Amino acid sequence: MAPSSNVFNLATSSASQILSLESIRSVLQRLEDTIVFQLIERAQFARNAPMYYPGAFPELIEKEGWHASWVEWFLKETEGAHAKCRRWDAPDEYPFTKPDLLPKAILPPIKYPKLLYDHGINVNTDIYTHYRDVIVPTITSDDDDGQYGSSAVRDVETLAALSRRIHFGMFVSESKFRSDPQAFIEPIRKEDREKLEALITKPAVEQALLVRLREKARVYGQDLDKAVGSLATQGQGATAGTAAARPASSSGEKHKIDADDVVHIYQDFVIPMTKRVEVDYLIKRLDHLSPSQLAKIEAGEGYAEEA
Ligand SMILES: O=C(O)C(=O)C[C@]1(C(=O)O)C=C[C@@H](O)C=C1
Repeated sequence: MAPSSNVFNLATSSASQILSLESIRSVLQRLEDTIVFQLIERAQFARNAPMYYPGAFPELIEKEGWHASWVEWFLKETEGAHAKCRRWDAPDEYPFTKPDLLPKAILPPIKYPKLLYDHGINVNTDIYTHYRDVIVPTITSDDDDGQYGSSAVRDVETLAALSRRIHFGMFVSESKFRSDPQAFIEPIRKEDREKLEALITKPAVEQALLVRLREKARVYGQDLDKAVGSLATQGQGATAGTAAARPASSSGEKHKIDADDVVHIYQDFVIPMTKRVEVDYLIKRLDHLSPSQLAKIEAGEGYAEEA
């Protein structure tokens, strides 16, 4: 049977469908799967620290004139191909590469419904730094296995999934603003970020997410060869840092990734960054209302789209 149609289609759904908190949260939930799988993919390789040092690959300087790191070069190459397919025109996609280094789209632009104001928010520099300095060292062995191509492919995919997830915070805050705009007016006028953060924080949603995430990391990270005894790993010569060499958990099961690590990545970084993006977006929200929209909100009549 064909899967049911995806309500969250940015090009074909209406703004109200897209901005329903329920459909946004279902996308965030699906992105949990993507992120867990990508982290597992990256964790099978060693840290490969030189990939992140500017100038560590003389070939890149000689052949490509590229002085930044291997991973940043690979991001530029990948994101360049995706730019030609107009990926970065979509309101939920943000490149890590500076726009002036990316080519133009080949196809004419898609007309997206007006969902967000022109915000200019892009926190990918912070995502990249945290990924390189905290996430990669957490999920990999402190080794170098020379797998610079395979590791960079996983880095680019994991970074893109993290970025999409975190920038989705803007859809969340637009949705929350539209459903109760009056509550946001005063803290926005006072630029009270703490109050705004308190308004958008939903502890029960976060708790449920972390429980679900732990279970996903545990289940997706299972080594199912265990079911057929040790036959599958016999004679394969697992090296330090590979999934097969990851220490067994207290239950004796081997895992491709530690579920606690995945939970920490969300708890300490993904959720706080999403909230930062939500607040960054809200803080300028009133500047993008017309006088009549503002007057209606102040009169308790709610948010209305301009014709
Ligand atoms: O679902 C929401 O309401 C969100 O704002 C997203 C999110 C998250 O990052 O998952 C962030 C803040 C809330 O406390 C709950 C969850």
